[in-house]
Amino acid sequence: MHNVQPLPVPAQAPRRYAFDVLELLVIPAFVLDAQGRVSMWNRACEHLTGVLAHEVLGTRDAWRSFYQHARPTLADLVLQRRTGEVAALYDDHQRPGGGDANLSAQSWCDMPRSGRRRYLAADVSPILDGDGAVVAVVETLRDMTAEKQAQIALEQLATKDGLTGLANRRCFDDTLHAEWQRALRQGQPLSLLMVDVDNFKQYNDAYGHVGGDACLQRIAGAVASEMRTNDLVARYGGEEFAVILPNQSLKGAAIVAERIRCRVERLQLPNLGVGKQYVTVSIGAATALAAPDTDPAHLVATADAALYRAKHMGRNRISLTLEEVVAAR
Ligand SMILES: Nc1nc2c(ncn2[C@@H]2O[C@H](COP(=O)(O)OP(=O)(O)OP(=O)(O)O)[C@@H](O)[C@H]2O)c(=O)[nH]1
Repeated sequence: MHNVQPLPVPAQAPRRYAFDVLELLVIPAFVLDAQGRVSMWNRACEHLTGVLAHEVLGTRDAWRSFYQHARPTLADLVLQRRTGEVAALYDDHQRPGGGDANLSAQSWCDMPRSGRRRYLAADVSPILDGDGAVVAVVETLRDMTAEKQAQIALEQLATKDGLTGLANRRCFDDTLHAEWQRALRQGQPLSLLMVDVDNFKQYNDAYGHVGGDACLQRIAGAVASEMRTNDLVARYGGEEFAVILPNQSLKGAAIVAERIRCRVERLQLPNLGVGKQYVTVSIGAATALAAPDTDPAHLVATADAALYRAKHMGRNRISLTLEEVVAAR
């Protein structure tokens, strides 16, 4: 009997075999070698990005297929041990398995070649040699656009008012609470406007509920058009709107309130229910300096009281709290 010697296997063979498998994968994937050069770019990745393998192989330009401006891919971050930057570059990230080796992250990508905007989930795993040194990293990609869009639509449903498209009451409550905390941290004033449509019952009686709804939509648009980026306008309920004005003094709040009042008046929506009048709004304004162990309910009550005064004084006017409110403990 003679000894049967196994055929010598070239050192590169297992990796070559793994690359062949990745090539055939229906999941988009690419591999960077230890120097950060693209050493595999599969068909599915070509299909996703519109960039062909021969255009990127051997280059350090994988990022160009996914982004308009220079930045590392997730594979680059892992290879260059810059994973601390992942939070700044991606919307979300996780470490599957909890260890340091694998990294997953998700973000919107405006892919230059295909011109498509896709929400991509990237998963990166390093390939180690026998000594534990990284010889390559594999990045696989999942197109999560449909799931992300569904999530955004759900979130919008949860925070938007169906009729006007403004923030809903729940969103208002959450935002007011968050702004209250911020005002407390920064020692800045927080202003609130309560905006109520005048004689709206008569409007509904004259134009019907559908006509009333259309009127509310026009008013919502008018109020929203007066807002700055950090302001929030919400439908507080029925024919009442609430406006949160962060870092705004009572004087500034009064200016915004008067602008809103004029803007609605200028819509010149006739209210046949009230003689020859146009639709108008009354506005109550209040400003608070947040204090520890307080909540913003006092600010809402103060703005509401000011609104009541504006109605009482004849409507189509603004009313301010007489002095800035320091919330009681
Ligand atoms: N069309 C429509 N009407 C609504 C909606 N929500 C509340 N309303 C109506 O708004 C009217 C509010 O009436 P009131 O609270 O008496 O107030 P008002 O007539 O505006 O009187 P003042 O506020 O005192 O000027 C009621 O007739 C409600 O039915 C809505 O979503 N759509």
